[in-house]
Amino acid sequence: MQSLQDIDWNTWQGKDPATLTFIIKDEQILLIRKKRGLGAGKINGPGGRLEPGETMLECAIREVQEELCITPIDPIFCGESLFQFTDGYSIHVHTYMAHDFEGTPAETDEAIPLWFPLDGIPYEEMWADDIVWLPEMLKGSQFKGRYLFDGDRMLDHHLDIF
Ligand SMILES: Nc1[nH]c(=O)nc2c1ncn2[C@H]1C[C@H](O)[C@@H](COP(=O)(O)OP(=O)(O)OP(=O)(O)O)O1
Repeated sequence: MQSLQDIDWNTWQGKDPATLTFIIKDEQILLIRKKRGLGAGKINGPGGRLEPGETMLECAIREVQEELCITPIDPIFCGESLFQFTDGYSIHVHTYMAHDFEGTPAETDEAIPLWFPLDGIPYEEMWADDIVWLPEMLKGSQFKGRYLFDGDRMLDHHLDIF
């Protein structure tokens, strides 16, 4: 498996459905330093895997509550990212954006909250795909991306924007 063409995307299903949620307020974006799980040590949005019986939106809200002790208000769906790893793992991430929240962001066992200016997003400390799609999301585009990873090295990618 070396490129996206080695994968049958018509039948592809991610092993884990998951969410990512970005809160954007006053020209700043709320990110986390992830303390454990997939991507530990990296900076990312808060998020995680879908639990049985919940909708994607419920997952998006719950993960922000669990990781940062705040509740995002009216998250809207922005796009999806399909990640295939060469070891066979795969994850289908549904991304949301909110412009407000209730509570005060706090560090938890899972994450440290970090605010960045929108023109100072630390892509070098994030997953390699983020610089592909996050700028499109910030411009207001909906997106669907496909990515092939070997560990945390991105081997191939393709992004459609709408
Ligand atoms: N290439 C990638 N780019 C990206 O931006 N986010 C990614 C990514 N690969 C995975 N993620 C994110 C999506 C999702 O929010 C998170 C999934 O991993 P997690 O370990 O955080 O899941 P959980 O919070 O359910 O963890 P556990 O409780 O340990 O199962 O990682």
